Amino acid sequence: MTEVKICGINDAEALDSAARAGAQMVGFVFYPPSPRSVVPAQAAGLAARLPSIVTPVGLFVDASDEAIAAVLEEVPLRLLQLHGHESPERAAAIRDRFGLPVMKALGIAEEADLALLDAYAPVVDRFLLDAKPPAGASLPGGNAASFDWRLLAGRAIPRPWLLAGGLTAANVADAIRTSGAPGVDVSSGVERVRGLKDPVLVRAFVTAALSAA
Ligand SMILES: O=C(O)c1ccccc1N[C@@H]1O[C@H](COP(=O)(O)O)[C@@H](O)[C@H]1O
Repeated sequence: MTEVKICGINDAEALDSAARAGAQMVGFVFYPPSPRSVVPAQAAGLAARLPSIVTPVGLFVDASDEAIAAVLEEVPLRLLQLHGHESPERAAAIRDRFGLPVMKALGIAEEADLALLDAYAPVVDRFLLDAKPPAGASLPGGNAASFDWRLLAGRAIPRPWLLAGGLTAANVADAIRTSGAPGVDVSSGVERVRGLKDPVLVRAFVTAALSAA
């Protein structure tokens, strides 16, 4: 079954909608410049609502150990998404220090970008393959930008992975079929107002992704 992650959840209605529709992961953004950003107490309250089959994921961007530790004191995250410029060495250090699986986000625009997969594969548990931020974007992700999914077709990606970037309920089936992705992640594509998930769009996305394969 396709894995589905809804990222940037910051309210209970969207969280409940994601869990009820069958998303296996939800993401909390611990990156203050993002309009989806949450503080640990808020994320803890939301995570407490989740059924245990749904994995709470923490999204960090070049965060210090202290910042990650402060979140983990309050929020029972089960996967750490690294969406900045973390090197393989930094990803390995985070994984060792916190004893949690790590998902490294990589920006993909051309074939050559896939070369990084081999450098990270020994030290991460998952990949998230996203578009590179468009010129002038203020965030490293969550920009509703997509890339050419055909770059991934037929590729052996050396870890379980999620496809991200510009996905919506309308294009996710095509994205899965074209790229061969075993899972998908979405942020902007389930929002009507930037930074605020729409429960109806969340349900539509999860349903479309789960029925695509
Ligand atoms: O969502 C954010 O605000 C965000 C901020 C900083 C880094 C990553 C972020 N989101 C991730 O980006 C992908 C793609 O987003 P979109 O669907 O194209 O809007 C998303 O899946 C999140 O994991």
